[in-house]
Amino acid sequence: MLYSGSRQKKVHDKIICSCMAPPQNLRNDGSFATKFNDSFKSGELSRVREPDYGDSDVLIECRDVHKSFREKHILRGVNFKIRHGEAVGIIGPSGTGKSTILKIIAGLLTPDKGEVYIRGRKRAGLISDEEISGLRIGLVFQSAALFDSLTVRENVGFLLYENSSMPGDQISKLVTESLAAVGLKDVEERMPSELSGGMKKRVALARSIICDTSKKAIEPEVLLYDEPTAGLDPIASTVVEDLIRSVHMKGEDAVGKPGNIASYVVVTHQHSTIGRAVDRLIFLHEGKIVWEGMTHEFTTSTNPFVQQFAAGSLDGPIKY
Ligand SMILES: Nc1ncnc2c1ncn2[C@@H]1O[C@H](COP(=O)(O)OP(=O)(O)OP(=O)(O)O)[C@@H](O)[C@H]1O
Repeated sequence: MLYSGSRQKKVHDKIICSCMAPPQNLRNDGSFATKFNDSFKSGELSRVREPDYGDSDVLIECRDVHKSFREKHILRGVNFKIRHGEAVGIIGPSGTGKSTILKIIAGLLTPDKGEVYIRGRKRAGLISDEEISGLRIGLVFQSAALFDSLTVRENVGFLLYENSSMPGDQISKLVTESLAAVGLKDVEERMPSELSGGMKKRVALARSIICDTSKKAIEPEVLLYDEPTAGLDPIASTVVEDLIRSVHMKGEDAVGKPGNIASYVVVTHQHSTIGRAVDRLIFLHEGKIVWEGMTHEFTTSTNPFVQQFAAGSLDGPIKY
């Protein structure tokens, strides 16, 4: 999704700046994984899949989310929770509503029916309609969505230049640090058109992890990645997958600074990204969740949707 001119800036500003509520720590044992039953059938999930402990670590919840575009009913009652510390993948065939659900979570689209809760507070509408404090939500677009007319430095530091009271040289330093965290150096003065696809994705990642260090408390963030490795060669994909992990892992970024990425959600078609970058999977088909499970269950699942998808087979319940 691309925006142009001031609209582009305004929307980007809203996305990255969104949503805040105090962070909750992981459980004492450091785990967050809910046990999932591999034999769910479509429509049964919300009935059988209640965690056996509290929901105090739930950062985002989608409850019975529906969305249509004209006569096309895309999302048909999507229910899931993203907990603090989780690395979640959303997979499924093309056109099934994966990007749409990310945009709804980010507040770029409103559901026609159902609710999105951010730290337990119901989102009333689009991001611009409200201020929720305690959680930032960043969306890293499939296309990287850099501003073509701005340098890499201006792109990465965009929010801080626009919104913070930090002096320019301090922002510049943070930009350089953010770029270093994604393995880029000496690219600050380049224009996006001078970067490869993989570099653009890394710049977009740097832009999503930069934060205003002049604030007393740095809020945690949930990052939403829309196909972060699409179009990349296998090695560049591995670099991006590991970066996604590293900015989140143990609350530290790739250069060892305290990180603030509490959880992330990745929409992907790439097997390598499924295997390397996420721990839990949500399978969306025709606007409904038809399977959830841990990543290691993906290849052994007997769910026909998963089996067909994993094998890339033409035979099965998914029709093209
Ligand atoms: N703003 C919009 N207006 C009209 N139709 C839309 C809009 N956004 C998405 N759609 C339609 O909704 C459907 C789901 O789109 P979405 O991008 O969410 O799918 P997806 O699962 O992410 O697909 P892919 O894996 O191919 O990226 C598609 O048929 C798409 O054409």
